[in-house]
Amino acid sequence: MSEESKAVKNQQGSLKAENTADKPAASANPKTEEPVRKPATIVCIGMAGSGKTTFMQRLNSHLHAKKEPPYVINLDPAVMNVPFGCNIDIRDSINYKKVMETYNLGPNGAIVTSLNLFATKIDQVISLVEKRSSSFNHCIIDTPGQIECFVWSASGSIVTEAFASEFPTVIAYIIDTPRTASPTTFISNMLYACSILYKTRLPMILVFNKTDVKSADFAKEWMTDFESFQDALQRNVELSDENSEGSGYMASLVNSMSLVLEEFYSTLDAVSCSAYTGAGFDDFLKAVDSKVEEYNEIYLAERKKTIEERKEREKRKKEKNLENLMEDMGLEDKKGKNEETDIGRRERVDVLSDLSSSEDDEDEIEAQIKKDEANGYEHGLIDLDDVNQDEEDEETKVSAAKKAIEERYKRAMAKGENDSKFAEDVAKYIRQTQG
Ligand SMILES: Nc1nc2c(ncn2[C@@H]2O[C@H](COP(=O)(O)OP(=O)(O)OP(=O)(O)O)[C@@H](O)[C@H]2O)c(=O)[nH]1
Repeated sequence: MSEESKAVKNQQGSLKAENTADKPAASANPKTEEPVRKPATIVCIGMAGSGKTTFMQRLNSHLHAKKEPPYVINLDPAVMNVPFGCNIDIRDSINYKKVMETYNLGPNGAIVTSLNLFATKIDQVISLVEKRSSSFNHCIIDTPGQIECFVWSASGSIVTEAFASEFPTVIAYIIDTPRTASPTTFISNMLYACSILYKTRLPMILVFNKTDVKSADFAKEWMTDFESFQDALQRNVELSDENSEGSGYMASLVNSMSLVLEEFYSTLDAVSCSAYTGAGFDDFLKAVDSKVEEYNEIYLAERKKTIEERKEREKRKKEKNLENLMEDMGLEDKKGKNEETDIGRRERVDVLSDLSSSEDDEDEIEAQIKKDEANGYEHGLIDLDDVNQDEEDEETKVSAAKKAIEERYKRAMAKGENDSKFAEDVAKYIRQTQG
């Protein structure tokens, strides 16, 4: 870990100590049975250059000024300079340049791989945050500028899922307001935000940043008044020539999209702020509080349901695996096996009766037997009664063996469930989502 980062840690440690002294602890008081207050996690996501890092820096200093220092995490492995003190920095654990060299990757591949490597340790990250959770109200997380590296990678989902299952988690989608002023870029941005909302299934706040350059009033109006958006689109069409973005096909697409997105806007909070001037940050914190409530009321219940369903699915899958294992080991139901053998036997009998129908063939077989015996091979007749007796004995042995294996398998699953489940889930998830 760099000296700078150590110094920041010490500084933040003392700040936290101060903070803890004059603030009530967040954990539940067993006597009063107050609910446990958990710090809100804010994950900052946004297109490259939208101002995530500057926003994080401003939010950090804003919260420090309010004497509520946050817990800060940087998940951008490729960033050269982080202009704020971090409690956890992915760069302390993973050297992005080394990942590029070692795995012969390009910049984006290396970001995804670094995040994947980091995601394997997410349980440690969560336990570190949990340990300190009584001393802060907000945990803020910066993500890589290449939005898809985080949002659409397995590790991005693992990280957000891990936080969301422990803390009320909110997505802050940072938008570069001046670059969203045209109806088409506005709709593209909204569609991206929509896809993130459906991917993460977490409450989202739209943060119109850089309002010192351009006010976000136009965007808020477009989100609430469909006609004003249509007017803007119409103006855009009139100003544009045939081949531009405002031409026929694009205009009608954008129009339909805006209708589709109406429902989506209603689920969002939109705030305007400037990471430069610090304007709008109190509004942002209010929006976070309201989203935390929403998380507790709606998302938490849904998450619990999803977790229960997933557990049930896993249980069924395990039972199925157990059955498959038994089959693979030749310990499947005797009934099924007999049916299969019967089918096999019938077919063989048919073939034999075909053979025996011809006298020439019988002669040929006899000649073959004699020849084989002369060469030292022994032909024996199979007594079917013996076979049946053998099968019955085998059946008893098989059912005893099956029971023993089933027991052992269940015991092993129950034992291994707790210690290896997380690593197993992470590995499985990465394998599944990355094909
Ligand atoms: N005028 C103005 N500029 C801003 C504001 N916030 C950020 N910027 C500028 O926008 C540019 C990008 O800011 P960053 O914070 O690096 O953006 P980012 O989203 O973290 O960038 P990546 O992580 O590289 O994708 C920088 O030049 C910032 O100075 C703001 O509120 N107002």
